[in-house]
Amino acid sequence: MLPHDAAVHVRDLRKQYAVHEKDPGFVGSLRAFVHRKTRQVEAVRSVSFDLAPGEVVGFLGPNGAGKTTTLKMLSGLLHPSGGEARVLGFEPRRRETAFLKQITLVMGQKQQLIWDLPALDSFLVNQAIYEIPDEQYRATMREFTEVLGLEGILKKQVRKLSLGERMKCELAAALLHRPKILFLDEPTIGLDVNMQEAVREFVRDYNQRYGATVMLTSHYMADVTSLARRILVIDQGQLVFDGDLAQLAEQGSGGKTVRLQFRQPVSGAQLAAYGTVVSSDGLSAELRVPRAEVSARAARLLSDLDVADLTVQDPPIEAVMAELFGAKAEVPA
Ligand SMILES: Nc1ncnc2c1ncn2[C@@H]1O[C@H](COP(=O)(O)OP(=O)(O)OP(=O)(O)O)[C@@H](O)[C@H]1O
Repeated sequence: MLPHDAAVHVRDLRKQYAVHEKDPGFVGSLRAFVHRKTRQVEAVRSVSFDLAPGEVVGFLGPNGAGKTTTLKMLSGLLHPSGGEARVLGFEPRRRETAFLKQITLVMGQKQQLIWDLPALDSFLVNQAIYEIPDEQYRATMREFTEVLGLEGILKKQVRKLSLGERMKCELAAALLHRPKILFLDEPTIGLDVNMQEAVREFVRDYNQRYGATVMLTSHYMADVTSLARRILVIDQGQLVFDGDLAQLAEQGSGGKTVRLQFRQPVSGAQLAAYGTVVSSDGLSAELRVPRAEVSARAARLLSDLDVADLTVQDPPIEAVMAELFGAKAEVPA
């Protein structure tokens, strides 16, 4: 992809934070006052990728990997320490009006709605800020109200909304100007399963309707697997994977999962000859089998045992991430 064809073009992007360090206590404060100790944190080191217009990309990595820092640089909230970032041809750090009108950054942990007023008032503020024509505003509101089920909550004080209701309003407010690029940082954090699905459905619908490019971080793998085909993985500030979900699953050494149903009960001990037994209850079982051995072992299982059903699956993406990053991944089930 040529740089000017890309919706997002990133080359050798870097960000260092200067962190002031101080020993604990009063003496530590005094010492820091006289002699300031500064350490450089390399939050993003030489990251490069391109996103095509309309692409939905999952951006994964363990805590502190550099995801939020990257998204903030792409939205123009942080100045890079080096390298190049172009979003729709704009340099984000300049925060030109034409750029800001075409992007949005949604951070699940932060809110932009005015706490003491109904969400509708915040929407009107955004209409004014983004100079959205009345007709477009009304059409977008009609559409978002329907897709997100906003009926009945728009006139309530934001402080009185549930977390899920508020998040729906946050999304509507952030997308009211119909941005072409969506940077979504943990948009479903803390939401219950139904509400997570509602948010996913909204993002999917918006992407299809407007051909928007979406870059999404989430600790809920279901967000990523249901929305994105391409995955970028960042670890300690460096991009360690860029490819599709299936390829990411290949990175794990855990092999494939073979699920079996039997017509006659089969013991776990019998199954151990065919792979690592993950679970077994007589009539059904789950085995972990090395990738290269899958066809041969499946053939043996089918010929040796009375198998009613056999399926082969990649391990869940949570398992791959946990294997790649260990405890750092902190991926909830
Ligand atoms: N304002 C800051 N000043 C100093 N260091 C920072 C600052 N913001 C982030 N960092 C550090 O930069 C690194 C990357 O942080 P970042 O927030 O980008 O990670 P992340 O991948 O979004 O993590 P998480 O999944 O936990 O939100 C971390 O080591 C973090 O401690």
